[in-house]
Amino acid sequence: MAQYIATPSWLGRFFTRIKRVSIEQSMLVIDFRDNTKLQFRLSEFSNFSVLRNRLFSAEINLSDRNNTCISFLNKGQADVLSKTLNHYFANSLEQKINKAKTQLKQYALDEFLRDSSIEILNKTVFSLSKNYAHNQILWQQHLSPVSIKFLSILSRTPKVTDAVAQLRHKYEQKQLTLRDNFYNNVESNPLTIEQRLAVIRDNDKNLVLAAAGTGKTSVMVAKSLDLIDRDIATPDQILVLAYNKAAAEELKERFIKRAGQANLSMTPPVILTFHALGLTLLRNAKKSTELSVLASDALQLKSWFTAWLSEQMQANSAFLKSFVDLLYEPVDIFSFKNSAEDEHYVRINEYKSFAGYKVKSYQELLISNWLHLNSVEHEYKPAYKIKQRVGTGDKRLNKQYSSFYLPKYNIYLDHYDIDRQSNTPSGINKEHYNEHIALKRELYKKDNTIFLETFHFNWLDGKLEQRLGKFLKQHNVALTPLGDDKTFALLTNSGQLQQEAEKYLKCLQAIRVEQLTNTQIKQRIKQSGFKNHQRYAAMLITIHDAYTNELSRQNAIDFDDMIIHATQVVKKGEFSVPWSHILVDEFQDISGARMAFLNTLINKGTGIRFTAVGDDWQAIYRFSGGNLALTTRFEELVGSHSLTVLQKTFRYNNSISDVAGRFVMQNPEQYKKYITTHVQVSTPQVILLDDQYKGAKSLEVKVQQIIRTIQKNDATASIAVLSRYRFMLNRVEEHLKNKKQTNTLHFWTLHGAKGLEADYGIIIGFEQGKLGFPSNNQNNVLLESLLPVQDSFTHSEERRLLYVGITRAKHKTYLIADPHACSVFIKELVNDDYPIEVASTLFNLSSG
Ligand SMILES: Nc1ncnc2c1ncn2[C@@H]1O[C@H](COP(=O)(O)OP(=O)(O)OP(=O)(O)O)[C@@H](O)[C@H]1O
Repeated sequence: MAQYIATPSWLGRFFTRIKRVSIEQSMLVIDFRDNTKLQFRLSEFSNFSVLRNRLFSAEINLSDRNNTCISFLNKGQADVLSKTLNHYFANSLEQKINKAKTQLKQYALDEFLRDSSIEILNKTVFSLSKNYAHNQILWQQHLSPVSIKFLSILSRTPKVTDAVAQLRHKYEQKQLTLRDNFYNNVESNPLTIEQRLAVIRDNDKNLVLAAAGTGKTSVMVAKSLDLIDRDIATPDQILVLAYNKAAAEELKERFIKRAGQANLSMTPPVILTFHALGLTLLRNAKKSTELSVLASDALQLKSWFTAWLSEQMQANSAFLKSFVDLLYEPVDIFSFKNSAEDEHYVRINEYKSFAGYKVKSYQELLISNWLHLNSVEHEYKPAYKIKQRVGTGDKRLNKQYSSFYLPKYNIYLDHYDIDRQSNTPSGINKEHYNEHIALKRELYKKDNTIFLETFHFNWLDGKLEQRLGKFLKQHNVALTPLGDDKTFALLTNSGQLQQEAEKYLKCLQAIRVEQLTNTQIKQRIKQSGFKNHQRYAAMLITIHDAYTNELSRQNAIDFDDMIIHATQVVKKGEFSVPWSHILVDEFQDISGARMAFLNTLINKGTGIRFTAVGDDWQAIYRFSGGNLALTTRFEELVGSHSLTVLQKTFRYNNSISDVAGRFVMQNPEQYKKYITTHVQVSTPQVILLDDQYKGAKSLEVKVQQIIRTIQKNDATASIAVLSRYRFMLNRVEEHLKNKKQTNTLHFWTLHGAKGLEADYGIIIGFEQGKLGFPSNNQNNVLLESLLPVQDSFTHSEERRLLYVGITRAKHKTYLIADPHACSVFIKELVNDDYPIEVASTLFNLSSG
């Protein structure tokens, strides 16, 4: 039934088609004289209507989308109609404001405002305040003072991002006050403000970025206890993921202890490693959880793989050929940008050919091996036996070496690093090199010596071996292929089979841990720029298939499967995710597969809040899939989040912090952090010593001396000896075996020291070279292409490793290095005036 009818004024009869305007139920209806009508739902109005009185009539301006204006209405009727409309609108607005208040309380005052709630508040709260800001006077006329107060407070912060920040800040301040007592007592020491904020912030995604010793573990424990104590989550709704078993145990122990001390009787949350979580899910879904011996025993894996390789090589000629062809990664010396790269290449590559020669380049290796595989006896770099030298007096001719010499045939082979235009790579002087070529040619010709020249571009064209074959056949050199059996025996006896097996196993591990598909394997290897990348990819795919077939045959899984299969279980909905909160420790070392697992859990769960705790300065596990980019590019790769940085460290003093922090921040890719320390000292506590004793190198004695010095001042202090490689620690440990000791001694590799601490640290092993620190034992390009992408800063991961090492000690860190051959890290510390104590004049002498 129509109510509140307004009709046109007498004037309106001439100027409007409207017959009448009325409110019917929750609609405003305009009837026209031609029997058509317009209808508006009252709830659609976003503002009050405005009545305007004209001379003989009135008009009502509506706030629909088109700002419809109804003119020429009877004044009295229009007044009643407009008031009624506004009464309706005021009522609905008051309802909306009440809903906004409830939602604001629910999503921003009673809990930390989450990114996913902003969308909800945008519709109900922030849009209202925006609307109010545009129509303040009108709204103030019609709405209750309480609502107006609410809206005016809201509208003071017009930008949503500012409003969100303010609401979050308000919530944090409130909790800091309310929970002060709890935060004072939940850990053995009161939590710092940063730690409290890391506990309070409960966004959908949270990143807690810390430095060593800033209390990451304290935060994980306190956060879980806080959630439980505030009834935000029950213990079984909180999942805490630790990096390894030991860390999970430590977390559990700390949780129980802390809960006890804070007088909270509660069971711990679910604290697991990623693998244990995977296993739990697989068991739950009744999937196979039998762990293969290939996963639990590295020796078994190696022996299975070597046996498989041997079988393939013996049964399949093509496979054997491929294996041989791929023994060494192709290197194009023309791709080096400078002579340093060239020198580096020469230094790190030791090419030993089948014939037992240590050859200088990859292409020489190819030639020597080809000769050997064709049973051609050859010498490497023989001095050229010059027939006509006597009497020439030309001294330049004294030192001529050829690449190879075939004694049986008196033939010389020379391989030259030049392109078609006689250009040389960046490390070789073009003029000298070409002069040298010309000279040799002249000499050979004078002597009527048979010689063959091969060039870099022959290799580039894939015609090196063809050229050799053609020439040698022309000169009746017998080419007798060695045969598969002998080739296989050669590989086995030379140890190359074992060596390659290790290389391929590392690649297999990289493929498994990153869950690479065949296409990804091909793509990644292609990016390595290898000439024969397809063949490497094919080899690795064959190996990967063989490995997974073997696991299936055993009806067993490996550690990577625990993650991969569990991800599938969650994806398929075979597990219903019970957690409201997931906390992950050591996030800087998380792999792509683990992140995919987490994302699946988050997506399949309801409203899960995820907290990652990590330190980008301590990312040291790239070789087992650790993908630091997930931390440094968290926003882009993981999602929008709340960031809390823990910058106060409790373990060590400002001296250790200054040295370690400056050292790690040399890499511009690392986050900048401004670390403060609980303990302040005024003298350097990082001390550099040489490894000399009575004029000779004697590392073990030096360590012993330091231990004795520490012991004199602090007889019960714990001391950690740290090294890049275990074998050096073993030597020191052996040396100290029967010496009297009051201190607790630890022997940790730098990788193994993650998360550990001691009163004093002694770092050894700052050598140069393959087993040095930084290690020059770089991954081969093949493995490198399969591992997660890393930043381009030189030695970036090794640099972080030293950061981890220096920050293990509470009081002092000693660095022992060979002053005559010290590593670039020590040179940097000395030459760049780091605030360390250089307790040996030998470094000052040799540092230049
Ligand atoms: N608020 C605090 N006040 C005093 N001591 C604290 C505080 N928070 C943590 N600690 C102490 O600092 C030390 C380091 O804490 P924790 O082991 O949690 O650090 P971490 O960040 O995990 O270190 P790392 O990264 O080196 O493994 C511990 O002995 C811990 O008890």
